[in-house]
Amino acid sequence: MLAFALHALIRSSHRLSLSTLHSTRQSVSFGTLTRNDMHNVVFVLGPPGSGKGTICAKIQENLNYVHLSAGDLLRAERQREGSEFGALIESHIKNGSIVPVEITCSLLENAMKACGDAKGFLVDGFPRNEDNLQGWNKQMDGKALVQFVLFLSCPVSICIERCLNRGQGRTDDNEESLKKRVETYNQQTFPIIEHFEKSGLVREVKSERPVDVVYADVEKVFDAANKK
Ligand SMILES: Nc1ncnc2c1ncn2[C@@H]1O[C@H](COP(=O)(O)OP(=O)(O)O)[C@@H](O)[C@H]1O
Ligand SMILES: Nc1ccn([C@H]2C[C@H](O)[C@@H](COP(=O)(O)OP(=O)(O)O)O2)c(=O)n1
Ligand SMILES: [Mg+2]
Repeated sequence: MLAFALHALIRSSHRLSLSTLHSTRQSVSFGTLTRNDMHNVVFVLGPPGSGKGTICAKIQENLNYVHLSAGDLLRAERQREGSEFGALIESHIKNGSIVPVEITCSLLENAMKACGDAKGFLVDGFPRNEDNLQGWNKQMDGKALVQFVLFLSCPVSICIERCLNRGQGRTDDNEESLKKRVETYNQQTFPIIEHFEKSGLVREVKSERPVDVVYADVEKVFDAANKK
């Protein structure tokens, strides 16, 4: 029954990728500081299972960006001895809903501070909704420069199969949680991608192809962005 419901949702979730984007890059800076004083950030967005973590690991290995997965940071906080947010985080993760930005953004900022002056940060799986976006703008104003948004677009049917076969023992890689996570992506995250598209900041790469093919296109995106 659940599988049927999930596939019914897939058929309805047509809004998964943007048309090819022809846009000039506009850097969105927060505050008046120069680039050198601010963390250089690339947001990495896409449906669950689109390959964000996999591609970010390859970018980190080859292009000297530091990979910060919001999901990984939240899972670590969930496990942290004495964390007051463990149960809250677990309920959101299982429910496929989004943790309040005050928690997630602080984890991200602390991680960036701990890395010192990295060339740039891949902020994977963030901002996932309007609360994330507003909270980032408020907390990171003057501290971060968003270079661009890497959007990995992928048919949800492929994404779901990948998550079900991911084998990482996650509490949210099951049909019930995935149904909710896909709903969250369609209703809350895709509008954030469209928001950044309006500023010409989105770089879409289709990620249903083999990893190396996807990464080759991603590398071209970073080369172009770092030439400007
Ligand atoms: N291009 C690809 N082709 C086939 N499998 C992939 C590809 N990219 C990622 N995967 C696999 O799909 C699963 C989800 O990838 P992951 O990087 O965790 O996605 P996300 O972080 O977007 O949820 C992992 O098991 C990963 O090995
Ligand atoms: N900005 C974020 C990122 C993740 N979360 C929570 C809710 C998400 O479904 C889970 C898992 O996120 P994660 O990015 O690890 O998931 P995928 O890699 O896309 O499969 O964490 C969040 O609440 N806020
Ligand atoms: Mg991931």
